[in-house]
Amino acid sequence: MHPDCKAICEYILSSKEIDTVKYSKHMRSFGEGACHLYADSVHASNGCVLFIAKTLGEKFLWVIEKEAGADSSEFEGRVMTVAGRNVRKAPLSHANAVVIRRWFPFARPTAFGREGVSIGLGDRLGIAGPGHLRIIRKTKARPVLAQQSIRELNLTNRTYEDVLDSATWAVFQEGYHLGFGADGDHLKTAAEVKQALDLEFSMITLDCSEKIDNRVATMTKSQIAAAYWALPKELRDELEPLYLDKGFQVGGQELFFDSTTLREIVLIYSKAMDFIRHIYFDVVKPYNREIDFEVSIDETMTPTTPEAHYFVAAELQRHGIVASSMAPRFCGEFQKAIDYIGDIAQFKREFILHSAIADQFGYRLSIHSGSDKFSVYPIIGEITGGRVHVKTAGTNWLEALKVIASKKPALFREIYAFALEHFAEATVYYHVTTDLGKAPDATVMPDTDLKKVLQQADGRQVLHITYGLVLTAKNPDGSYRFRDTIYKALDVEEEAYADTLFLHIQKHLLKLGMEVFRA
Ligand SMILES: O=C(O)[C@@H](O)[C@@H](O)[C@H](O)C(=O)CO
Repeated sequence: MHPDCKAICEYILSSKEIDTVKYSKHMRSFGEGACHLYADSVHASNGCVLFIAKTLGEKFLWVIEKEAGADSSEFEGRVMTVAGRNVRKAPLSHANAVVIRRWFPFARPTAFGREGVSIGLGDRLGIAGPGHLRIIRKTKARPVLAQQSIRELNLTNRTYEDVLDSATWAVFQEGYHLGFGADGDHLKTAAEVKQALDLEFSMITLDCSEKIDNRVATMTKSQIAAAYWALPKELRDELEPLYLDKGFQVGGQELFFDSTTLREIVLIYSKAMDFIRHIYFDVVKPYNREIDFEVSIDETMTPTTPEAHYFVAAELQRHGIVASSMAPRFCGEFQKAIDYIGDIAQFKREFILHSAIADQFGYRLSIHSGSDKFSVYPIIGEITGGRVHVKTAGTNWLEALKVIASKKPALFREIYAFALEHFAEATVYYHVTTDLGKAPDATVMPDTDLKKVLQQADGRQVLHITYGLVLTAKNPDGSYRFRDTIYKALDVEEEAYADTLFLHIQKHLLKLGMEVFRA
């Protein structure tokens, strides 16, 4: 064992009240500085003391069998002896994360329900957790740390096991005991939903986009009428007495369903409603535990009208489906990595109505592609009164690149050149209106200006949506072209990365109107 690690173990063994051991810094170095203890990671369970330390550049979980009869053999890893005690040096592996979740309930995902502010912090690299938690714990927001869509998993070659394990290690390292969520984001099939729930994910975001029939937008009135009459008679007979020529009061306004409105909505959403019912009753309910069920109708070609939102909400309620949140598509554009595009006054007018519908039916609105939408955050915070879920993802990838731009400029230049070259391939997955002609030319910039690429909308989007191509690019010999170097650089700069995330997510929360506590 490295003498510095021995020094940490001896120090931990000599501390009487480990729960009160507090340091001003997140990492504390020992001996010659080859070993660093994550100060908030010290925990006790089953007669053992556990903590995370970085030894010669690599993080391990250390498990000291402190009390008589203590047994750490559930963990995989090599056993050594310090001061007559068994000490296990355990890798941060999936098997060990499973044991941590068994020993420590706070390391398991938890559902957040229909109240309060929660924030999705989709972490494409799996190393943003500590920075996210350091700001989250200073607010009343609850973090959905493990949040990835199947699209993101496929683009980064990651698994849900890995996504959840990263969150587990982050809460353990940071000593965050207030609960985190795990969101199987944008799931489109029963098999995907089961995959996430089998791993004890606490939230399902059911993406109904493939069941929403947008053809109506391009049909004539008579085509719409013909398509409507072709629907099963039982369906029409069921819905018409409920909605046809009826008005519903929401937020001081009336939503009226004349025949045109009802026909269009039924044609657009009836398959989606069947799909939601199937997934909820046949897949989600049988797990018989608290699960946040989010209905996502946002990835469509046209904004969700208030009438359509009301119809979906009323149908969910009629069928006994309890959604914790719903993501309509709002007017304007929520493109990745940049601020809101659109008429802010119109957004506010319509958002008031969407929010009133959500309030009336008891769920929270969910704001997708919520990263960096600073101009509408104050409206979202004010109108929802702090009952909202906001999803961010990928903005932490850009913060990672910001760190790389300042610490490893040559690497940043290579990544940016690659991203520009492969940008078109990435637009298959994401809708953006990037103008490559406006993206900054890094070749003429001094190193000290490279961060400006990340301050310009087109440059941000180029780097944002190409994350999968960058992270999976290979050299001719089969090794990763950037992936390992990116992880290495961010590992060395982990405190700088945590600091930049702290500030960036703090900005999001402040714009939402949240209080950030000082202590
Ligand atoms: O990129 C993805 O696939 C996801 O992160 C998003 O679509 C996600 O639902 C989101 O909106 C996060 O901002």
